[in-house]
Amino acid sequence: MGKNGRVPVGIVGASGYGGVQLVRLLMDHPEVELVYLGGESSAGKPFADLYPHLAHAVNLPIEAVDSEIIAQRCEAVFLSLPNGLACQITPKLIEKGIKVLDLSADYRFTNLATYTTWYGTERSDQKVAASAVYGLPELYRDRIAEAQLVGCPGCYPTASLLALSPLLKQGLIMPETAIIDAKSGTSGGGRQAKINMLLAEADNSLAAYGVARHRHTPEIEQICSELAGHELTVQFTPHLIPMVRGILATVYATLRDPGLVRDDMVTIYNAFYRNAPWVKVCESGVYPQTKWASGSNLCYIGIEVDPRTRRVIVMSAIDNLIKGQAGQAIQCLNIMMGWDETLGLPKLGFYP
Ligand SMILES: NC(=O)C1=CN([C@@H]2O[C@H](COP(=O)(O)OP(=O)(O)OC[C@H]3O[C@@H](n4cnc5c(N)ncnc54)[C@H](OP(=O)(O)O)[C@@H]3O)[C@@H](O)[C@H]2O)C=CC1
Ligand SMILES: CC(=O)N[C@@H](CCC(=O)OP(=O)(O)O)C(=O)O
Repeated sequence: MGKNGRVPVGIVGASGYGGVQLVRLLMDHPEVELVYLGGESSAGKPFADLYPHLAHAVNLPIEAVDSEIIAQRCEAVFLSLPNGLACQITPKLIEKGIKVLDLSADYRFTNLATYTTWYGTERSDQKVAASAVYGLPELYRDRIAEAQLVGCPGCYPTASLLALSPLLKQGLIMPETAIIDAKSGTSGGGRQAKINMLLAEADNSLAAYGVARHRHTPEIEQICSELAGHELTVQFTPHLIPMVRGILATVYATLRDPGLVRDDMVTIYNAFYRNAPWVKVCESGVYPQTKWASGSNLCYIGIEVDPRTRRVIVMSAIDNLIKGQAGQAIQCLNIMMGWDETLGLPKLGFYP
């Protein structure tokens, strides 16, 4: 236990977009004390040198990553690192009894061969990876509550799976017809210099990327297959859109029952998410906007049915940095610690 009976936690990768969201949210979390920030190129600097507007609230240095120090100081740690790094320190942290929440893709896959195919890294931590739970609370709350290691979902999978889950779990669609068309703001690419993220490149333009080969495809397929009860392929196309925060995933699939109308679907979604405080199903005929979710941990879902094509169309809007990343990881920590799932998380976005 830390000061005032609070749980001491750390963040590795504190200088990045995920890291700084975690810092911001955890500083206000009533059960947590932030005691450790780790990084690589930023190590040795005060956190406030990187984010001067938070100097009044955060008085911690960024330190070089050392699993011994993390284990001495922390009960739980968030790893917000590029893919392929968390798997290098997580086994040591797990061995020392620390709760680990990994925001990268390293612990999202039940089959590490799939990870290696899509991410190109060979892994030797099969045993630890097998103990990881996929951190989507709306589907796996009970498993997360028992977990020591949580592999938090990618931002696109979060938006896509929250849209698709009721349809697949209740067998309402022909699963192989599912198509996901998703758009993300540029913060989804992290806080690194990349040519396609320059204002001059990304502004006033909209383009698909990773078509038919984005690495979130196998992650979405893994969970969809589990929900459908058999192996499934899903068509997923991401787009980069000239805004900073937010994802809108629009999902199309053919309904099995041509008699289902929009109001039926809204009733079904409301029932499915009745115990999910972070999912808001829009009223019939209302379609969500990314700016509604911006700054909050909410996922807004809107539903339409086209009787001509027999397709259901589900729109899911999140803030990629909150429900798609840092907020969802804190939601998982809350569940792992037995706290209220909503603790320390923003219920209201920035808009208007
Ligand atoms: N951005 C998003 O919308 C989402 C991202 N994710 C995933 O979350 C993870 C973090 O993403 P994001 O915050 O965008 O990334 P950023 O690029 O913004 O930040 C990466 C962080 O990793 C640190 N880092 C890099 N290499 C090392 C190293 N060898 N040792 C220690 N620290 C290191 C950097 O620290 P330093 O500056 O000190 O070098 C930096 O703090 C990624 O795996 C990403 O895929 C998941 C969901 C959504
Ligand atoms: C706009 C943009 O570049 N988005 C990122 C998604 C980031 C993310 O959530 O990916 P992981 O957590 O799986 O790394 C991308 O398409 O790679």
